[in-house]
This record gives sequence, structure tokens and C-alpha cells, in this order.
Amino acid sequence: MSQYLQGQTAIVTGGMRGIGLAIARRLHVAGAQVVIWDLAVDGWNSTENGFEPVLRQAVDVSSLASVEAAFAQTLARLGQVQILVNNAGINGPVVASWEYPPDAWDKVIAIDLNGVFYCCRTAIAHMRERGYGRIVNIASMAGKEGVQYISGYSAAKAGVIAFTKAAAKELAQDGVMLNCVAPAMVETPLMAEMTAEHIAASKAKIPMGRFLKAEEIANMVSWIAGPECSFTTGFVFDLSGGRATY
Ligand SMILES: NC(=O)C1=CN([C@@H]2O[C@H](COP(=O)(O)OP(=O)(O)OC[C@H]3O[C@@H](n4cnc5c(N)ncnc54)[C@H](O)[C@@H]3O)[C@@H](O)[C@H]2O)C=CC1
Ligand SMILES: CC(C)c1ccc(C(=O)O)c(O)c1O
Repeated sequence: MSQYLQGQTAIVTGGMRGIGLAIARRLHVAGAQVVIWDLAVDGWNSTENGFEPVLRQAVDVSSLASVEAAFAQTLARLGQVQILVNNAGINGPVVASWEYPPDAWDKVIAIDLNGVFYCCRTAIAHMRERGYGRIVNIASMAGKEGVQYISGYSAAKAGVIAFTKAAAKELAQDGVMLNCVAPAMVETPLMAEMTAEHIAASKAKIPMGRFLKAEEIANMVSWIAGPECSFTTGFVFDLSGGRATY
């Protein structure tokens, strides 16, 4: 496979498992030096995971101080960051919006939306200085459409999409491109928090009649994160099996 990310450093948040792990592995295959940020980074198994990241750092993306400290450590070790994939996220409760606990709402927004803002804010300063950067934010179909009973999550992901579009326009002449991907549901540990009824309803909306695979997201992200993505910024790339054709 072509090593089109050779010599580049890529940070993947939430890269210890699930979609983030698949993305991290794919960027490694494309030649990037991969840095994994996650809440806990012990217990990495390079045989099972198929590669060794150059760095793993314990980071809480919902804390600006934690993000800034981790970014400084990454730069101290590797000197440069070309790619940031904001993947870390949580579901929050599956409940009607009028019953949504306010503290749970705050937590979903803090991780899924503020976390993306904090990581972007921190990396963009460095990328602007160097005149090059690729940021890929993992949104969701829920952010495009609004999915019932996950209103906090839907709102956070809609916020990620709008933030990406706004910042992309600001940075369009600086060599720094921001895009989102909006996946439909994938089978990961996060999905286990949904009820069987919601999972079935989600699948029924997909014309291809199957769930998305994490590797399919990783393949798309690896192209968006690379130099061949040279004239697209502020865009939402769908991974919806034909569900979103708008
Ligand atoms: N699983 C699905 O069906 C879909 C997932 N997504 C999005 O993809 C992303 C990844 O999802 P999955 O792999 O399914 O989830 P997952 O739960 O398997 O993995 C999430 C990772 O993020 C980390 N994380 C959580 N909070 C964090 C924090 N505050 N700071 C740093 N790391 C943190 C977790 O420790 C975990 O390693 C999320 O943003 C999710 O919203 C989007 C569409 C569909
Ligand atoms: C797993 C998350 C909460 C989720 C659930 C459902 C949908 C959907 O129906 O489109 C999503 O896109 C998700 O990200």
C-alpha cells in the first residue's frame, strides 16, 4: 500500500479501541507516525492491534489543560503534527429529550463537542504556523438528521459539523483543511449501550441493509487526512450505505 503519509505525525483521539483504533491502524499503514490520545492508554497489545503507535498519551479531551499539555508533549517528542483526527466520543443516555438528565447533557457536550473544539484550537495554531494541516472530525449521521432518544449526542455532533464548516472557512487560505465524516451506526462497544429496538431501527434506515464497518471509516479518513485531499474543506463526507443522499 502507498506510503503517502510517510514523515507525517497523526494524532488520533480515542484511538485505543473501536473506530479510533481502526483509523490509527490505517494511518500507520499509510506511513504516518501515529500518536494515540485516550483516557487510559495502558494495556496496548501490538500483536492484537496490528501495529505500535509512536506514542500513547493519557488525555481527557474535555479538559483544555489536558489537551494543551498532551500537545506540548507530542511536539517535544516528534517536533511536528500534520494530522489530527478527533474521534473520542461518548453516547450519553438513550432517553427522551424531556427526561434527559442535565448533568449527562453537559458531559456529552463537554466530550463530544468541547473536546473537538479544544483539540482543534490547540493544533490549529501549530498547523497555521507551518502552513499545512489536515483535521478530520468524526461526527455522525445523528448530527445531520437528529436521531430520536439521543438528543444530546445529536446536538453535539451537529455542533461538530457546524464548527468544522466555520473554522474551515477561516483557514481556507492557510493550508489547513478541516472536514468531517458522518458515519451511520457501526458495531463497536459504544453500540452496546443502545437498545435492541434502536439498533434495529437504525439498520432499517440503511438501503445497503447492513451496518458500517470501522475499517470503511478508516479508509475514508486516511484519504481525507492526506495531501490528495487538496481542494475540499468544511465538507461532511457521509458513510451511510445510501441513507443520506443529500
Ligand atoms: N459506533 C457508532 O455506531 C458510531 C460512532 N460514531 C463516533 O465515532 C467515534 C468513536 O466511536 P466508537 O469507536 O464507536 O466508540 P468507543 O466507545 O468504542 O471508543 C471511544 C474511545 O474514546 C475514548 N474517550 C471517551 N471519552 C474520552 C475523553 N474524554 N478523552 C479522551 N478519550 C475519550 C474512549 O476511552 C474510547 O477509547 C465517536 O466520536 C462516536 O460518536 C459516529 C457514528 C457511528
Ligand atoms: C452509536 C451512536 C449513538 C449512533 C446511533 C445511531 C445513529 C444513527 O441512527 O444514525 C448514529 O449515527 C450514531 O452515531
